[in-house]
Order: sequence, then C-alpha cells, then structure tokens
Amino acid sequence: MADLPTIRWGIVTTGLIASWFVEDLVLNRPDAKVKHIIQSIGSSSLEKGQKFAKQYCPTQTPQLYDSYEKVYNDPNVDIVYIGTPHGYHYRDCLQAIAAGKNILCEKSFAINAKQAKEVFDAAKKKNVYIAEAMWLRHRPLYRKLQELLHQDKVIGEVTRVYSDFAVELDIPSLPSTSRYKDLSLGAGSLLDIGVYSLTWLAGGLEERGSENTELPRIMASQRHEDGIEVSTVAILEYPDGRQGVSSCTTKAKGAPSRIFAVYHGTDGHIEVSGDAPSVPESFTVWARQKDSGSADKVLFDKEDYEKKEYTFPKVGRGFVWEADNTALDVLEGRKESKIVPWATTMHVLEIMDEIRRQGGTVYPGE
Ligand SMILES: NC(=O)C1=CN([C@@H]2O[C@H](COP(=O)(O)OP(=O)(O)OC[C@H]3O[C@@H](n4cnc5c(N)ncnc54)[C@H](OP(=O)(O)O)[C@@H]3O)[C@@H](O)[C@H]2O)C=CC1
Ligand SMILES: O=C1OC[C@@H](O)[C@H](O)[C@H]1O
Repeated sequence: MADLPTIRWGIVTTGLIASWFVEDLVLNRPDAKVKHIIQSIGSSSLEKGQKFAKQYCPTQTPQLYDSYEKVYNDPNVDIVYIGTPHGYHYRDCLQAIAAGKNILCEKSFAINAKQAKEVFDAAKKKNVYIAEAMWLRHRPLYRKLQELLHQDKVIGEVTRVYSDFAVELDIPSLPSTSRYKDLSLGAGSLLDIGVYSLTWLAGGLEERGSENTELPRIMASQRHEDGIEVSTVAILEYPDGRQGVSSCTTKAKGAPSRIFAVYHGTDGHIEVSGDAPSVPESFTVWARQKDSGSADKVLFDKEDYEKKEYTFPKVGRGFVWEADNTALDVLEGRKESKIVPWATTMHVLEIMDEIRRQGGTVYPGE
C-alpha cells in the first residue's frame, strides 16, 4: 500500500450509510488503487463521532468534530463525503462548496433538479469536484452489463426493461423524525429506492448516458400513506419506441427469485439478481440461437436460448469501486465523475420530478 496515492476524507454524519462507506474505505484490499484516510468526522454530537470512529475505523485516528461546518473548514480534508438525508443534501453541498471542498454526496443527490442545478452551478464557480454517490454505476457488474448490452449487443437491440425495488418497511412505527417519515428530509420511496430502479432502466435504455438530455415520455402513478409516498410505478417511453417500467415500494418484499431487473432485446434477454437492486450479484444472459418454430408463440422456448451466467464477487459492502474512482478523480484533478457525470444526475432528477408531478408528491419548499 506504501506507493499508493493518498486521499483524506472528511465524513459528514455518523448514520447508517456513513458507517457502511467508512467500513469499505478502510478495508484492507490487495487491489486498492488509493489509500483512503479518514481525516475527520463531523456529527451532531461528539459522542456519536467517538463511538463511530471506534467501531468503523478503529485503525485510524480521525479528527472528531461536533458540526459539519468544521469538516468543511478542515484544511487537511481533500474531499467531503455527505451522508445526510435527501432533504439536507442541497444545504450541505452548498456549505461544503462555499468552503472550497470537493464532494461526494449520497443519492438521491437533491430533492429536485432545480436544487441540483444550483449545486452544480456553485461547484463550477468554485472549481470543486462534486458527484452523486450512485454507487451502483461504479459496480463492475453494472459496467459489464452495459458493455454486453451496448457494445457487444449480446441480446441485439434493447427494446424493453423492467425493474423493481420492493422493501417492506413499517413506516407508521418509526419516529416522526425518521428520514422515511419526515417530508422535510425527503421521505418517500422514489427518492430512496426508486432511483435504483430508474438506474437499472437507464442501463438498458440510455446507453448514451451523460450525453442523453432528452427526457422520455413518462406516465406515472404514486400512492401515499399518511402523506408519505409509498409506491411508484412509472412507464418511460423513448422516441424510438423503447419502453421501460420502473417501480418501487416500501409496502412489499422483493420476489424470492431475487430477480429485480429484466432486459428484453431483439435477440434475447438478461435477468439481473441479487440481495437487492442496490446489491446486485449476478446476471444471466439468454441469447437466442434459433427459432424452434413452435406453433404456440405464447410458450417460453427455453431450448432456443444459450444461457450464460455472470457472477461478481462481493468486496466489502460494495462501495470500494465508488471510493477508488472518486478518489482518483479528485487526485487527478477532474471536477466531474466520468461514471456519474452531472448530466446523469440531472437527467434522473428531471425524470423523478416529472414522476412526482404526475404522482402528486410535493416536498416542503417546492
Ligand atoms: N448507497 C446506499 O446503499 C445507501 C444510501 N443511503 C443514502 O444515505 C443518506 C442517509 O441515509 P441513512 O444513512 O440511511 O440515514 P440515517 O438516518 O441512518 O443517518 C442520517 C444521518 O444524518 C444526520 N442527520 C442530520 N440531520 C438529521 C435529521 N434531521 N434527521 C436524521 N438525521 C440527520 C445524522 O447524523 P449525525 O447525528 O451524526 O449528524 C444521521 O445519523 C440518504 O441520502 C440515503 O438515500 C442510505 C442507505 C444506503
Ligand atoms: O440506498 C438504499 O439502499 C438500501 C435501502 O434499504 C435504503 O433505504 C436506501 O437508502
């Protein structure tokens, strides 16, 4: 590890995702591209910071702060990781930018596209790096899937995609301050987990990724309980006829088959599975070899397909690729991530804005 470039992280919050991310930052990996230092941790309470540091980065000695601002103003911090709830990302990013810090900010990057645009404009003015921590896009599985779909065209032209993220949460039992319940924190299934379903859809339908500024036609419906959006279904239709269905809910468990995304192409199918749509493990390519000419076109013709499974090893909690890629971006002087460029974040937020407009989900201040 001695010769690796080093990056010094300022961690903002001691919440769940901050703990997962830090665990991966300090993981001892033979193939690490960067040495990650936990330089400082900012929390609403010093005690929380002490407990967090002891539990998740015991081999390091971060400076502990009782505020986020002190992390932003720490001259020894190269990049700030923001793990606050959605409703605070806008505020926290703007404060970190004002202090001249580079930023990796959790998904969903902001409540809406307008907030994100302001943040990106501010980052541009200050000439700092900023990226949304959409870790899925950094995973080798997602990148291989895109290569097979769009470069190798293993299932021909992608025509349809389905993706669902279902989690059974007992939201009424949670305290009113929970990020799953408090609208000012951005509560709602779309911003929390629907963003993954949309990312799986984009993986198939939007090969152009960052350059794609055109919004698909969107037809969406959302359901609410006690004012919180608990289910979303959205149909996305692209000008050339490709269609996708993206759904999410906090009212049901995911299917036991563990398949959460299906890609249909002119010459086959791909099914993606894993512990959750945020934790994919493998995908199966069903490439059509022949047409057995069966008279009943309704029946599945398994024997017409060649099946190939791609499995990806688990490394830590799966944040290592995002961590290394982001650190290298900053160390090499980039201001945007190639993997999650600003345009991609804007595009997904614009889609979610339209889904919420049709579904009737409004956040405080909108
Ligand atoms: N990539 C992934 O797999 C995951 C990403 N996330 C994303 O991470 C973000 C945070 O989620 P998660 O870690 O689960 O949330 P938690 O509720 O576990 O943690 C959020 C932290 O934010 C700080 N905070 C500041 N103000 C508030 C407030 N008013 N209410 C609650 N917390 C506050 C607290 O830290 P402190 O007291 O230390 O200041 C708190 O611990 C979200 O954007 C979410 O979408 C979440 C889970 C998984
Ligand atoms: O990003 C996430 O992935 C896992 C979910 O359980 C969590 O609520 C969400 O924030």
